[in-house]
Amino acid sequence: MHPQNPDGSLVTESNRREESEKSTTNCRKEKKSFIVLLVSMATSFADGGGISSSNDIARNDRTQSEIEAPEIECRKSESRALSYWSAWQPALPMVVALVVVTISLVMIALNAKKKLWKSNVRWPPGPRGWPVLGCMPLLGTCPHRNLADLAKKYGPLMFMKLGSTNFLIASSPKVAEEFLKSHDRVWASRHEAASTEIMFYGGKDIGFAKYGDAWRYARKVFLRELFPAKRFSTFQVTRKQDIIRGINGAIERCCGGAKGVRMDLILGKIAMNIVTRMLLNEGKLSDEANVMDSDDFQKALKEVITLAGSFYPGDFIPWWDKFDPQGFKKRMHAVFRKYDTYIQGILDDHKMKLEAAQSTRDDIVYTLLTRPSDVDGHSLSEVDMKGIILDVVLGGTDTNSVTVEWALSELLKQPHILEKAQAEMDCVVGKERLVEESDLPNLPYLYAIVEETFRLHPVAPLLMHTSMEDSEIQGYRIPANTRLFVNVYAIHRDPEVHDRASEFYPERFLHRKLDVHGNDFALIPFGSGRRICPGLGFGLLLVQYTLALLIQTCNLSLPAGVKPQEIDMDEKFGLAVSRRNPLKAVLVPRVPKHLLLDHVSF
Ligand code: HEM
Repeated sequence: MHPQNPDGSLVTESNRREESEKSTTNCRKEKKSFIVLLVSMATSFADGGGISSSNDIARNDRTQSEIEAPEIECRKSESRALSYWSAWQPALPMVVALVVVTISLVMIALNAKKKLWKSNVRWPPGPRGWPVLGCMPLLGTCPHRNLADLAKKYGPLMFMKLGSTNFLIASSPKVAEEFLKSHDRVWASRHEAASTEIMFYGGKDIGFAKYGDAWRYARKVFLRELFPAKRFSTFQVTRKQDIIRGINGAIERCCGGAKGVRMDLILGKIAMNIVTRMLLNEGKLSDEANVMDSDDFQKALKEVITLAGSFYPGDFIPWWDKFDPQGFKKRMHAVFRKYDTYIQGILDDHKMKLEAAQSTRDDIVYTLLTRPSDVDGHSLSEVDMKGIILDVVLGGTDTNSVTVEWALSELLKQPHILEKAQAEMDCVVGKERLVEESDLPNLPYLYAIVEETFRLHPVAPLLMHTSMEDSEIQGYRIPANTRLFVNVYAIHRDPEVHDRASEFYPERFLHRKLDVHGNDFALIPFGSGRRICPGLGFGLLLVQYTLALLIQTCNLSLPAGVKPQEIDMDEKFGLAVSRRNPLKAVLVPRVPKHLLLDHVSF
């Protein structure tokens, strides 16, 4: 079958060519008229006119001349447009070239300004480092102490290179305030480090997250939904039971002898049980909770705390990672796999129980698993949830038990302070009932002891931040991506900031009110600014209440033959800086037995 023309004749090759030429010419004509129309629209707008739509015209009663007028006008503006166009056409390349040159000049100027700024970067004074390692050998096993000593020589704002990374160290309240308050947003990010990538869900959990939307969202959930004031009161009764059970256990283990018990184990167990209950809401600690209580899980956590607190050279020297001579990365991977399996187990168990019981609970894991997405579509992934669970376990256990252990060490070293605290307790609460959380505001001397412990023994003596932008601090130009240590230890022990700075002297806080909420830079055990500890309220309460119950219910003393002055205060650096040698104490009840016997020991 041959194709036919509309008049029935056969389509020949010349027909086809004619047709295609016609359509090309039509197309060109259409294009031209379209361009002319566009230009005429532009010029008529430029002339202050506009194009009237056919509807506008129909709306009016029009005479023939009125109808023709816009058409004539339109033709006129068309020809005007063509004449503008032909006048401007030769100048167009010039205009384009001018725009390109202007943009390039602006960019060159901006770049030059940046380069000039960078070439004017001036670092504060600091020690000179070794090739490759930089100042890493100067940090030693207690970096906060060694950095505090170096600050005495180089000043409160010090610079040093660790490996190939630039570090600033802030060691006075004024300098710390400039970073954490005046330039709070610039310095709100965390160090990007190989160790955190491996062990903290790719740096996705709150504590190790980079500053940004994901961190903001997780932190909002943490503060508003997981740790609202209501949750504190829900677990008040079980919290008290957990502490008394722990104390009972210690008394039983001492069983009237004079050998003493290891307080780190007793306090660690108390803290872990309190946190477990908040996470899992178990009246009686169940299989799920036993997972967290198991020796393996505890060991895995201890390993995380030790590794995270160690200085891993791969975080500062890029090529170190490839060789890993100490086998750090291997250990990190191994411990991550271990606790991730536990945390996954906890989530899975909880999901199964929820499905079976079809009931609502008010523990943290339940809240995480059942919270709906936000209206803007934001929600938490399973990895986010695991990161948050780890944050609660790490943040809520060691920080608390380590601080209470330091407080007891100081009280046993200076028994007259312990006696004074017990006298206050007897006067305010007596011995006929146990101290309640509601009594805490009426125990100012106890609070002064807690503040003084935070001052001398901050569990996180180095706050670690990174700058996200260039900034100017104390007149020094500091480029983005500089790392910062705020040396809380140095600030808390600075004799220019605190009288009798190296002495444990709680009375100072009876006369001089300082708060630990990040407003007084002379005392910042929880940090300050955007990254301040979100568990501050809970942590402060746990430390105060655990210490209050211990002081009220027990006579505490040192094992036979150990003198107060023999208690060492050596530290072990880690995620929470603890005693190097665990404290041993003898616990004997000092309240009627029935008050303690209401709570079975664990
Ligand atoms: C004695 C108790 C505690 C002390 C002394 C303490 C101290 C700190 C410090 C110094 C920081 C770092 C702040 C900074 O980088 O500027 C921090 C961060 C953090 N703490 Fe605590 N903490 C305590 C208890 C808790 C508790 C009970 C929890 C949770 C239940 C918790 C969860 C966290 C989290 C998630 C972060 C990371 C925050 C972020 O990076 O945005 N802490 N804590």
